[in-house]
Amino acid sequence: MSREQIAVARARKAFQTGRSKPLEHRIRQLKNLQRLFVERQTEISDAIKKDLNKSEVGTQLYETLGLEGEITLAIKKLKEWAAPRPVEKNLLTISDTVYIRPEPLGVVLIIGAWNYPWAVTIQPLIGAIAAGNAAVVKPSEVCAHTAKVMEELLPLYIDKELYPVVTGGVPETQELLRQRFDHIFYTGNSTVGKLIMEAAAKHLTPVTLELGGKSPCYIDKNCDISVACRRVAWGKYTNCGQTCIAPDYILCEPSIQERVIAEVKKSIKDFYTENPKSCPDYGRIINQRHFRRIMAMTEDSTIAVGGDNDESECYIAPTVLRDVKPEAKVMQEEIFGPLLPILPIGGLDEAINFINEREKPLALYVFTPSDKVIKRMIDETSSGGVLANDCLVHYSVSSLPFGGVGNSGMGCYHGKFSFNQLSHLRSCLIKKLKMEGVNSMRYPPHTPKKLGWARFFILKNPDLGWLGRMALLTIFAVVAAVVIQVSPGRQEHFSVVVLCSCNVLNSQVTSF
Ligand SMILES: NC(=O)c1ccc[n+]([C@@H]2O[C@H](COP(=O)([O-])OP(=O)(O)OC[C@H]3O[C@@H](n4cnc5c(N)ncnc54)[C@H](O)[C@@H]3O)[C@@H](O)[C@H]2O)c1
Ligand SMILES: CCCCCCCC=O
Repeated sequence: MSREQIAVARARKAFQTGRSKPLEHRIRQLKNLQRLFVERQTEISDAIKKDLNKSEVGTQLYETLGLEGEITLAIKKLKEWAAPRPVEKNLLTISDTVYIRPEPLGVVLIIGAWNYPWAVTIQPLIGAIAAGNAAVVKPSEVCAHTAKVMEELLPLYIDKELYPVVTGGVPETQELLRQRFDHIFYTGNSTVGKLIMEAAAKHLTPVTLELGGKSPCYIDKNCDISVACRRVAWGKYTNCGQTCIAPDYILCEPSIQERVIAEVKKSIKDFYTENPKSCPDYGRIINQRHFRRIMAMTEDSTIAVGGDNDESECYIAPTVLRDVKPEAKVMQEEIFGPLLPILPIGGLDEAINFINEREKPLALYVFTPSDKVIKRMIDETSSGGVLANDCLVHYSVSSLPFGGVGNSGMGCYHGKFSFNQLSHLRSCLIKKLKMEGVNSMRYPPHTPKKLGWARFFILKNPDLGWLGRMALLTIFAVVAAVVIQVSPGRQEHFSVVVLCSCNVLNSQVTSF
């Protein structure tokens, strides 16, 4: 058996013991994971410094703080999330117990990406643990130092059979993908996303695909350009542009292009000094392959700001490109680097058309003081998330589902959405063996009269107030009395009337 097969088989066996399911177990594991981030911050930061030149503060701010927040939330809310969820009933099921029961899926495969290697690998793991699953964790090999630290540290804190770490590159991931999982949670580029989905299809395994793409940013000429550019510069140059939701390019009217360039330039200097290369808050491109890929994108565009680079250090300065054409190299794929192209366009209508002619983005940004412009941008486009007058911060809101749409991904997570995404929401209906007369309307022989009753029970769902319910109840009581007098022995009719009465009394969302 391969190392990958062994890890999956062990995780499956551990899951089958049932020990991942009790809430006390889940909470204990989450608390242990939280302890890891308190006790091992130095090892985590040192490794990320080597991989991406992130500072220790930057690592906490953009990676582990969010994870600690998600763990705290999951611990606090787990009982509520995992509890059976009563649902509204129709007239036919009014006397039944009807609810949704969140259940673990089984063994989840988590494949992480390298750009925020802890955030995008451990955040799904938090959801997997909270939902009561086992999970095989595959960190990105591209962040070699971090993958090693994750492989060393996780088994010291959480159940190593239920949540094993498997390191390795493409062959190891492919070997993992040949195994049977109950869910695959992948973060990375869309090309590999398609391979993941193909492999998952062989076992009919559901997938969450957290992908990327080009996230547009429209700047309205009437907005405070200085503030807008400061926020865009932060969103773009954080982690050297290697952020899935970084504003990929700017769309703005030609009349404000020069001001946008000047203001972004000013923010670059404010954030990273005159010499970003020696600034501890400015990162590096992950490797030389990506360095060359990004630099090649500048070839047919005009550099307005930055452009300095050093391949030996994987350094590319924060860069702005002016008067970029839609056909330019930089516009053909997600940049995932510190280049900020500006595309002059004729205004909001053109911006909306430009966005809609392309793949649905992971994030969409609009900077404007006008509620009308914001509303139009939201109404007339589609994207995983949309932000007005800021960048990136939606990622930190646990009550918002984070994920893409179309080419930018499928499924979503964060907070309760992670729990739901990695749970099976099982439909439960518990009926008593009484009231059989009511069921006669669905049993053969089928008659138009029975159909009439069925139509009433299924289609009528009156939303009455308390007074309305009492009034209707009185009517049903009178009808019941008449029915019993006129046709004694017609149990079918009587049951229908009784059921109607029950429904009238309970016609609100029913309790569990
Ligand atoms: N939506 C999100 O939350 C999110 C977060 C981070 C990154 N991203 C996106 O991820 C992309 C960057 O990541 P990446 O793809 O360069 O990361 P990557 O190269 O680390 O690949 C991601 C994972 O896929 C595996 N992999 C790579 N090639 C494979 C193959 N042929 N078969 C099977 N597995 C394979 C890797 O081992 C790795 O674990 C960007 O597009 C970015 O926007 C999205
Ligand atoms: C506010 C920080 C955003 C971090 C986004 C990380 C996930 C995508 O690359």
